Amino acid sequence: MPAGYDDCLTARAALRLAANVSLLFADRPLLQRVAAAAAAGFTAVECQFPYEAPAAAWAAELRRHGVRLVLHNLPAGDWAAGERGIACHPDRVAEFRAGIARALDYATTLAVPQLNVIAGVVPPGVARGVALATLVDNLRVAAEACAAAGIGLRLEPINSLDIPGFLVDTVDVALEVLRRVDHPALQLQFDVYHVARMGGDPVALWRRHHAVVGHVQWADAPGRHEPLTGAIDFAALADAMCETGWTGWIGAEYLPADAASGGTERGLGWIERLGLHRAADPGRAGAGEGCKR
Ligand SMILES: O=C(O)C(=O)[C@@H](O)CO
Ligand SMILES: [Mg+2]
Repeated sequence: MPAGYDDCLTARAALRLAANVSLLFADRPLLQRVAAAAAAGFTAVECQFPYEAPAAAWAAELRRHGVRLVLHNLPAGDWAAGERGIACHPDRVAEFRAGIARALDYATTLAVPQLNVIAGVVPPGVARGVALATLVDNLRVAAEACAAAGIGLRLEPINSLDIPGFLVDTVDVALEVLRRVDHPALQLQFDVYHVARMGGDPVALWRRHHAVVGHVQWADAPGRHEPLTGAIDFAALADAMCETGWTGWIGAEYLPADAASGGTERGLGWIERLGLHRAADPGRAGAGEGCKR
């Protein structure tokens, strides 16, 4: 007998969510967002850049609230000044490589299982091929250092509508880089929002490439708000993830539609509407079960 709607919900319940505390709960200082995520029911968080607080302060806060930090980025240049990654910048190689050590210091202290690299915008006057070669060399070094620490490395395509000139703006470009680096520690960060903004079909691309995905993030498109506020079919995507046996993390990385105080909490209803859970509990039944609608 084919599985029905209830079976889909059972399978989806095994998907593991992490709250991205760079975008969620953003009406309070960064470290206090761990408590806010825990109060909202999350047991895992991710953070774009944890570096404004010492790793020891993060460790204390995570321990206090029983929360895991499951991903953060390598340093990516001067974000506040508008930089969006330096990994493809030929004149910033020393800075990128110093950032590997800094990120690994946080990740090892905080038992973070994976780090993400922001490739960057092709700098003016630099040929695209040179930027790509720089990125590949930097990723080889980063992947080797991460592997030695037992940590995974991720490369995230980011749409070039929001960040014009971003080098790795599609899954295809990211896959080309992965092939050239050819290191088992390096996998794709599949951010559903960026995929959709570049015109990709998230469900089709997931089915084609899930085997090389190490981390998922999502927001709806085009507004980058909560799932179920835009055009992406999150139910179909969640079911595709279940069918393909996805057991990794899904970072809820979106701009709450109601950004005013309490906006994050008020907007979390999509989790239950999709049959997901805020607390990550790998013991829940259903992981990897087939689900045909
Ligand atoms: O923008 C995203 O998407 C991210 O995941 C960030 O970490 C980088 O901007
Ligand atoms: Mg992302």
